Amino acid sequence: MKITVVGAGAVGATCADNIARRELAEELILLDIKEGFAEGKAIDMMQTASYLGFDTKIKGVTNDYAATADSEVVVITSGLPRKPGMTREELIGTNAGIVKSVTENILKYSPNTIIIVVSNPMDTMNYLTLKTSGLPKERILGMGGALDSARFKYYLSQELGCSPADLNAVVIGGHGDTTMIPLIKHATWNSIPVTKFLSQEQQDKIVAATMVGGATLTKLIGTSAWYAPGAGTAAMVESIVRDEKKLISCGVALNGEYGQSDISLVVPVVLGKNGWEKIVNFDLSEAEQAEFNKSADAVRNMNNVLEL
Ligand SMILES: NC(=O)C1=CN([C@@H]2O[C@H](COP(=O)(O)OP(=O)(O)OC[C@H]3O[C@@H](n4cnc5c(N)ncnc54)[C@H](O)[C@@H]3O)[C@@H](O)[C@H]2O)C=CC1
Ligand SMILES: O=C([O-])CC(=O)C(=O)O
Repeated sequence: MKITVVGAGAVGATCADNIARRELAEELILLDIKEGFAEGKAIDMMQTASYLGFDTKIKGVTNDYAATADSEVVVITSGLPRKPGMTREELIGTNAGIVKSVTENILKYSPNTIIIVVSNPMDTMNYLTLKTSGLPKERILGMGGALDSARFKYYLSQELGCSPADLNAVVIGGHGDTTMIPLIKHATWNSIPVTKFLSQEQQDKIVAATMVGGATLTKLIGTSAWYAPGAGTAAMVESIVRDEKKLISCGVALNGEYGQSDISLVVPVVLGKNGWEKIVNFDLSEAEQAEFNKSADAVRNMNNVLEL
């Protein structure tokens, strides 16, 4: 198994670290445009192998796409992160060009790969990849729901005083401060609806905190988060390469599902060796479907900015 991570910055390096620790690949290529940067990070990670006991061979390269040839999965994290006070959408001007050129270069050497897009604004960057790569839609996934669902579980666990591992909680919609939809009415604590234990005020607080989870961390850190984004992306990679069939919220092309078409939005999908294998329908309430449609309108407005 060969995996490539493009972008050796905060998220890309953390994702690579998670992939190596779990030995999801024999060969892991880390690629960055900044001279020597990916090489340095790869050597640093390889020097943890004797302590962590992994066998994955990590190699860093500067813009050398030939080294990525025949990758089965490629994660794209290249691009600018936001600064405090910015929205993810404001990154579109720079990141669209980066994601498009990276995708073209990757496909020259791995024409049948599975691509996971992390760069923001993720919903629109994933749509761009869907429109320009020519890959089957099942082989293109956006990472956002995996992270937002983990944040949702974190905030629920804080309020309930429970382990996040005992929670089932899902975020759908867009990966934006105002477009994500934490489905609190569907969330359970070991099969019991969480709403049974939480006042309306607590529920509203958890949903609001989840939606601005990324902005909160950006304000605290000065740039956006990387530990949970790296771990969430690696969980998607793991379900694909081990064919685990995990149900994870991902950005995928909708073709009538959830009432939307010609758009990438976050919905629960089964992840296996062929990419996303099935979209699972949630039977949304009327109010939830209205929120989903509103998120779709906002994401579509961003998509319209792209020069396709
Ligand atoms: N979808 C999600 O849930 C999340 C998305 N993000 C997004 O991921 C992206 C990366 O974030 P960070 O790692 O924190 O940023 P970073 O600045 O630490 O790393 C980005 C890396 O991309 C590299 N790069 C830029 N242009 C490139 C190109 N053409 N080819 C190869 N490499 C290139 C840069 O040299 C840099 O090392 C941002 O757009 C951020 O908004 C971050 C967290 C979560
Ligand atoms: O907040 C950001 O800009 C980065 C991101 O997508 C997240 O951490 O959710």
